[in-house]
Amino acid sequence: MTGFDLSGLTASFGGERVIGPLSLRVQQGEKVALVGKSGAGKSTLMRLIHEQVNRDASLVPQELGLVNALPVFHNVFMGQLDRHRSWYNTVTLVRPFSRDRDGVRELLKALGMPEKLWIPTASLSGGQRQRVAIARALYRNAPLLLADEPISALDGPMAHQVMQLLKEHFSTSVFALHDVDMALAYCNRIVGIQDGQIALDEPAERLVASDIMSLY
Ligand SMILES: Nc1ncnc2c1ncn2[C@@H]1O[C@H](COP(=O)(O)OP(=O)(O)OP(=O)(O)O)[C@@H](O)[C@H]1O
Repeated sequence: MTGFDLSGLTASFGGERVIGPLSLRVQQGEKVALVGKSGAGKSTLMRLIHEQVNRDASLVPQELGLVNALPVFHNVFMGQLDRHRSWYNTVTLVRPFSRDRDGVRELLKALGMPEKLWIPTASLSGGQRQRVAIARALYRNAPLLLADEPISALDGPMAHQVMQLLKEHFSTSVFALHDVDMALAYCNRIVGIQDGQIALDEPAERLVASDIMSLY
């Protein structure tokens, strides 16, 4: 499965509805940007989608979900943890296989940090940590990417490099993005979230930044 067709999506916290009910259909090949002001419900919607598609998705959560005590290699390798038998994962913890070392190093090279392969994740900067979570999603290599603010800690050139990499790597993607210009540049469909509902759903080519700013 590379796209999805979900309906009846709802989420509440403390009895207060924060999402839906809403439906979202994403077809193979679409690159969707979820946009909207802080607290609109983008991350919650992303979590609901992930719950439904789970193993078919490469996920970059906003809070990254890295294990600080482990080196970068092992955090990236976790993208494929459920694809191997437990003996393989146990051996990898102590002495990684060369093909996995090479695969992870290549991804880190594409993300501009190959020298960090064996560095403890705790000692990285915010932008480097974000790139480790991106490398983990790339290493998982699932047919669908779900990425919640994947470039929020990156400088301009690196943000473009990462968006280009993700665009080339995953044919179908859903991003939550605060940067409206990046959404228009790298996505072909813009879905605006307002108070937990879809308030805008248009092809990116039909929109300019000011159309989206009305959501804010
Ligand atoms: N664990 C939680 N407990 C209680 N309320 C929550 C929780 N997670 C989210 N919310 C609430 O749900 C609403 C939507 O939050 P969500 O994080 O999905 O928004 P968002 O659009 O992703 O925001 P941001 O752009 O700041 O990441 C907000 O009102 C938020 O306070």
